[in-house]
Amino acid sequence: MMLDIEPDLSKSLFSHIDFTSGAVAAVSGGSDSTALLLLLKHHLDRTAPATKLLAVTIDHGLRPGSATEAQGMARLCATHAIAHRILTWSGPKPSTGLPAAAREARYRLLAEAAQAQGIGLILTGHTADDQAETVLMRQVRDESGGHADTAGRGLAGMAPATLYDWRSWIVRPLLGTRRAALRDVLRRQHVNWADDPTNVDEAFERPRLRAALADGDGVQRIDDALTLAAREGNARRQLGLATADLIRRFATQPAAGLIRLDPGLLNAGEQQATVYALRLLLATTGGIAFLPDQARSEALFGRLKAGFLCATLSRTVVDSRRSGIFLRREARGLPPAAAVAEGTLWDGRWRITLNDSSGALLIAPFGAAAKRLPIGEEETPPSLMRAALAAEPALWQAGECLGLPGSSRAPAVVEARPAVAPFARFLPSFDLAPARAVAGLIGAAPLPALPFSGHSAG
Ligand SMILES: Nc1ncnc2c1ncn2[C@@H]1O[C@H](COP(=O)(O)OP(=O)(O)OP(=O)(O)O)[C@@H](O)[C@H]1O
Repeated sequence: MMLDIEPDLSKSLFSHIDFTSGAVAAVSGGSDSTALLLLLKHHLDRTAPATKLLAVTIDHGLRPGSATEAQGMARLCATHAIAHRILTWSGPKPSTGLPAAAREARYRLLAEAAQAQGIGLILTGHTADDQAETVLMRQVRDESGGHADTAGRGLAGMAPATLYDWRSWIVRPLLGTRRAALRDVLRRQHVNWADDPTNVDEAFERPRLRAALADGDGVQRIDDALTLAAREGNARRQLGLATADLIRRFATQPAAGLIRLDPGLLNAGEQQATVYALRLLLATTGGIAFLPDQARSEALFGRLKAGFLCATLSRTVVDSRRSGIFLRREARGLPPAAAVAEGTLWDGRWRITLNDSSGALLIAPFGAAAKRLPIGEEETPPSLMRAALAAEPALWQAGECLGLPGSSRAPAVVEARPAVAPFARFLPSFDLAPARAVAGLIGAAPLPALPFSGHSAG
């Protein structure tokens, strides 16, 4: 079925995106993602008809009728000759935090579907309305003192692209397009869409805000929120560039699990960038997805400037002494010994891949075994190197320590790559520069290139 869509609209939405490896379109059946899919199909048919396009609907199984809605999407796709899959969330459903768990499952299933087809790109239908709502909700939370640390970060809203699991790009081409315009496109094509009842249930914050924005000065508030998001997005990119520069100039990794900061860092740049660098490196060293609290990080920065110290924040021991400022994972709360399993994010810090499943290998911290390892003649204090190594993962077989994955005695079937903990799951494109700097520092896998033409490798 041919669509009668203004070529300029789909061109402006998609022509900057690199579709070489194909695309998964995440389609819920609502108006936004239905419009996304049809506009995208139109664009690809005209510009690159051989592109692999797969529409995927996740059936969360949370509402009666969700399976029927997914079937409706399947029929629409069949009409337009678009490959479509329905994936069901079958895992256990938590009793609290259900929306977050559903979202986590949704992205996991979408990324698995993409990867199974060799596709590195997932497109979602988030619109300018979603963006404005996100920014306004965060603003309310900031003002009520909930998340002081989102200043300059959270108000940027959703990024145009987010790297999921360090491997699949989630791209949001409709972030600058109003929902009403998309619905007009669908109406002109006589295409129906499903309305999710939770979107109008005013027991929830977002539907309440949506209703409030529908009248009076709503249009102005949305425009203002979008302007704010654009400005904050730029500010965050600039902060990221300055932070990446500091990390490259002042941070090294003298030994496994040990980061050294040259004390020159403390007086090198704007305090905001230095504190952001500290927060990223603390979260990375501690293996924590969330950055440490802004106020506590600023206090740590102040104390570091004032003199030597040993403190713990974000599961990271910060040891400032004459020979430098050293960061290492604290010894408490390390994962217990466990069988090596494919895809584990060990302690939030190491991504484990396994090409064999004999089950005979265990992964556990070096612990006391670190004491027996020879430490070379280095400038770095040996006690610090041993303490850092004790918290690193080692492979064990029949009670014997085989060393770090990748070392000469360890079996080659197991691979471990350091992960940049705060960005291991979601890396918004705003933060590419600092993520790349930290990845380079700790030897994480290189980032895949941004899927936008005219951009080089991330
Ligand atoms: N059940 C689903 N199946 C496939 N894609 C979906 C599904 N639900 C949402 N999406 C995708 O996510 C986009 C945003 O949907 P929605 O606003 O409902 O999700 P959200 O939870 O607010 O977003 P986020 O996933 O960023 O938290 C949709 O346009 C669509 O691309």
